[in-house]
Amino acid sequence: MIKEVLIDEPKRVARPLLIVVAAALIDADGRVMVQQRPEGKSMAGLWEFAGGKVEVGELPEAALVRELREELGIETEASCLAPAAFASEALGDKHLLLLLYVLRKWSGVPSALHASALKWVRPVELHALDMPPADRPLIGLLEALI
Ligand SMILES: Nc1nc2c([nH]c(=O)n2[C@@H]2O[C@H](COP(=O)(O)OP(=O)(O)OP(=O)(O)O)[C@@H](O)[C@H]2O)c(=O)[nH]1
Repeated sequence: MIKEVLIDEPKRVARPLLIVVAAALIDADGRVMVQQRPEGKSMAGLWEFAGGKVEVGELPEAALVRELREELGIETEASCLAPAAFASEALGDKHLLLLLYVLRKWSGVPSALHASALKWVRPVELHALDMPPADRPLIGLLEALI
């Protein structure tokens, strides 16, 4: 019975959940923007989607609008963020829930305000990039959407 399965389930999340929101910016040519994690941070040098942690009391989309302003200097609205895919992955002593949105409409020109570099790539080229483990399963999902 479902009730028994729930009660006996020993694999409840034992680690704190880390909820991270990220955006795949898509340009008019269908290219995707990724940014490179800077030296001094965990996973330095890896390519990831712009975004960051959802703060306590913050809505995910509001967190992402804030992160995109802070990291890229662009403005967008929650209504422009299309939910695309998610990843669920252990990350150190936490469990990462990474919510990926697709974004096609923003104002301003993205700049690497926090990252060491930005680049625009074809979705298929993402497979060849060094990305965090949580991002790998998102690549195929993104390819299907763009
Ligand atoms: N923004 C972003 N974060 C990702 C991706 N994939 C992934 O595993 N992460 C992880 O999710 C967390 C994002 O939080 P963050 O950007 O605020 O954290 P950080 O490590 O850069 O900075 P911090 O020093 O403020 O903790 C990081 O642990 C990062 O490694 C991704 O595609 N985009």
